[in-house]
Amino acid sequence: MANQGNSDASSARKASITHVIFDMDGLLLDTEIFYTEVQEIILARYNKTFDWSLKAKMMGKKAIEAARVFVEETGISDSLTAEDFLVEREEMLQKMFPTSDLMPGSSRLIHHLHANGIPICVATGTHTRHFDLKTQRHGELFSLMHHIVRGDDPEVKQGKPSPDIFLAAANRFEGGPVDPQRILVFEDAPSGVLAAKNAGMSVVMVPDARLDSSYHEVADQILLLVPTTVSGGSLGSSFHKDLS
Ligand SMILES: O=P(O)(O)OC[C@H](O)CO
Ligand SMILES: [Mg+2]
Repeated sequence: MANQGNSDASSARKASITHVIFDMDGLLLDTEIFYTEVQEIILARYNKTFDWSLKAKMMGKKAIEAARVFVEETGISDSLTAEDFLVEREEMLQKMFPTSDLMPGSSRLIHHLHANGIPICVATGTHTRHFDLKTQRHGELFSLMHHIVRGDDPEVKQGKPSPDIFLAAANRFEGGPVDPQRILVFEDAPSGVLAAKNAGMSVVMVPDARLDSSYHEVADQILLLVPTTVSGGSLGSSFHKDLS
């Protein structure tokens, strides 16, 4: 997979990048912590712990797809169905989402690209109702996006790692469809990185430090968040590991 990714990246590098697509949860917004917290709470009831190997398999996916992974991988599907899991976590998530913070550096990067006339958009697996809650405090930033594709969009038949959402995003740029080789995607999730590569695009992965580094191999470049304070970090030019 790594070779395939690097080979794609080599051909992608021959074409100039002209457009950028951003993932949202865990990339622009610090929302993955909410999912982690509620999943820890639910699993504690079954005397089980939530860990990052399971998190890695869930993040970035559509809600029902991630829910199926959760109940099956933890072995609780006889007690809790994927559908009931979604109902149970919903009340907690709805209180958390309006408090969503931006990830470090995301506002600066978006404003920089927008000010320089680079067409940018969002492709998020989250559905519209949750999207509205998460972005309540960030309307100005998201207004800079040319368009936003959400997980419940009719063109998104399958969630990440299917390329559907990134291809839909490429189609909607002005003068689209844009050649995938000219698109750079920013992603935090293994499923999202795979989706972008499956769409033929180049990907910068910004992984959580707790994610196993084997998931870095598919991405064209890794940007690591280096903490600058106890609670925060900075997404800056000095924090990268080029895999090419
Ligand atoms: O990472 P996103 O923005 O595609 O969102 C996916 C889910 O909502 C959260 O993992
Ligand atoms: Mg994400």
